[in-house]
Amino acid sequence: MSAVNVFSLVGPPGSGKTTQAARLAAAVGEALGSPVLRASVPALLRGEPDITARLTPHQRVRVAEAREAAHAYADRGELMPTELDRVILELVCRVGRSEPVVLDSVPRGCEQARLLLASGLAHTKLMVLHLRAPDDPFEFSMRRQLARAASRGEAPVTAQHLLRMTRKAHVYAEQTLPGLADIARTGTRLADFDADAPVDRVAQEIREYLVRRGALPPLRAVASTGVGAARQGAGPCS
Ligand SMILES: Nc1ncnc2c1ncn2[C@@H]1O[C@H](COP(=O)(O)OP(=O)(O)O)[C@@H](O)[C@H]1O
Repeated sequence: MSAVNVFSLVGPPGSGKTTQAARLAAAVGEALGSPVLRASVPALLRGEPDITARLTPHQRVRVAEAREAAHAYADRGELMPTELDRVILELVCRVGRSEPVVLDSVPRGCEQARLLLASGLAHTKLMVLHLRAPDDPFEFSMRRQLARAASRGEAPVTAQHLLRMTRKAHVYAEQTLPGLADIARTGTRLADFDADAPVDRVAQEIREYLVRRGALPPLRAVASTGVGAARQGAGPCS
């Protein structure tokens, strides 16, 4: 399979990546009549069976070696070790030859963007779908993360939790956006979607975009709404 079949959702923490990844995996699976692998660094770390089953023995060892440090980074809301992104990208390069893949939060920073571009996926098989904050990405991310904590019964949040949310929101502004700017400059397919639109609308706009770009077959009886394609301002990776 040489057409686009790797879809990566990126955006600020709380922007709806996990929500949309589930929708997109279902839509892609239905449209292409194929099971879809959902992959992310946290899922790799959790040892999700779908992912673990596809790892080589050597990749399992590398994940195990990175696990302790990764948990400490995640607790602080910092980017996890790049080694885990390497494993994910190796996996996707191999699996993506035959199966559709939905990636969650790849790339999250400049180093990850460089790895992604070096992987060879970018010009052939990949589409990056960016859930863009409508206004200030930091404020938007904090609002959404706090709402998510409340919906999980975690309110009031602890100081440590609040610090983690804050760091994650900073990582997006300071590392993810510059990484995306680097990716956009290479001509990789990258589109922005309004993360503040209702969940169904975001899902529909993503699907319509993928149909327009030929990554999915035409939908039946779906109203055309267009895609917000404005790029969020971001400087390059330094
Ligand atoms: N379009 C949306 N509008 C309003 N709330 C949303 C939307 N998408 C997701 N959410 C909610 O925002 C929170 C974060 O969503 P999630 O998918 O976990 O984000 P991410 O994976 O980007 O961190 C969840 O409580 C989710 O239900």
